[in-house]
Amino acid sequence: MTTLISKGRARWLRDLPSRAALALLNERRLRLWLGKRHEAALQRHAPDLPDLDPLGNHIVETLNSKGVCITNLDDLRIPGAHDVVESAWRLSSDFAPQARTLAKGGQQFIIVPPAEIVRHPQIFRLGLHERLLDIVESYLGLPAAYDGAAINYTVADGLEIATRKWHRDREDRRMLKVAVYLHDVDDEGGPFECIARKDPVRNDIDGYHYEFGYDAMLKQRLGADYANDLTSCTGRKGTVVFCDTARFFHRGKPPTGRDRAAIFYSYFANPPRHPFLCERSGISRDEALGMIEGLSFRQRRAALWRREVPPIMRLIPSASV
Ligand SMILES: O=C(O)CCC(=O)C(=O)O
Ligand SMILES: [Fe+2]
Repeated sequence: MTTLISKGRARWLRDLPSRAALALLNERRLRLWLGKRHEAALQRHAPDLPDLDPLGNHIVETLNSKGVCITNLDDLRIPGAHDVVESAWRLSSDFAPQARTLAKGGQQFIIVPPAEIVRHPQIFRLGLHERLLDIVESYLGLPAAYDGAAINYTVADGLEIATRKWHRDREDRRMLKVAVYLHDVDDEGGPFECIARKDPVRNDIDGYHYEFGYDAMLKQRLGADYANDLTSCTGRKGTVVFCDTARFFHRGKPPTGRDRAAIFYSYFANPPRHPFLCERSGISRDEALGMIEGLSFRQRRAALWRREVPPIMRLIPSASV
């Protein structure tokens, strides 16, 4: 009990600078100015956006209209992607007993140790494939920043905790998570879910404040019939879900039937509005640097996005996950 309280206190203290920074960036004049600067950056970059093929266009259009688009690795035709799924699947299977012990011990958010991804850099590098960067850049309207990969492991205990509660991610105004399923995921297997309704608050006019979404709050904010726009992303192994997790409420449905393992790739604009709420994968900056050798300038720039964060913002330590 005492350990829990002191852990909570340590976390509260650690997150103090990032909470203060978010409050400052939400200050009315500053947030309106930042909003205008962002609009100008979008306009400046518009002529340089990449050309997409028909599937890329379909993904970006669906994201714009619904916030979520489900596709698969075969259609995306990314070389080496199936091998990545196989190695990530093996890692998550080996990790399963430990994940169940952690869940029993009360840990709410469980990922395969990031060191395993560092040992299998092809998992990380897949997220930097030019085809994905094209889609991300077209959707965001700005060069993409890549926040790495995490293999989320969700134990089938049915609990509504952590990312299994409805929420919006805090990194930026818009962002993309790309989930790749490592096995078939059915309705009892914790599918990723998203509500395709625009949240009327949290923007450059009203500011950015974050909280979990409960039924009454979602009804009030999104409309009493919000459940009609709920997409539950069940799918086979190799299913790929693109979702703007910053603009749309989403969650992993609490699994009851079987555990769920999926890779989550994470992207936002370079630089993002809230750099101190990024770096969620547990992979260190040095480790990321070690995994991008030989990649193109654009891919390296996406992975090394922190270099484009204004120096003063770089001083703010990242909030705990
Ligand atoms: O595990 C899930 O399905 C949800 C994960 C999530 O909310 C996120 O990565 O932002
Ligand atoms: Fe999320």
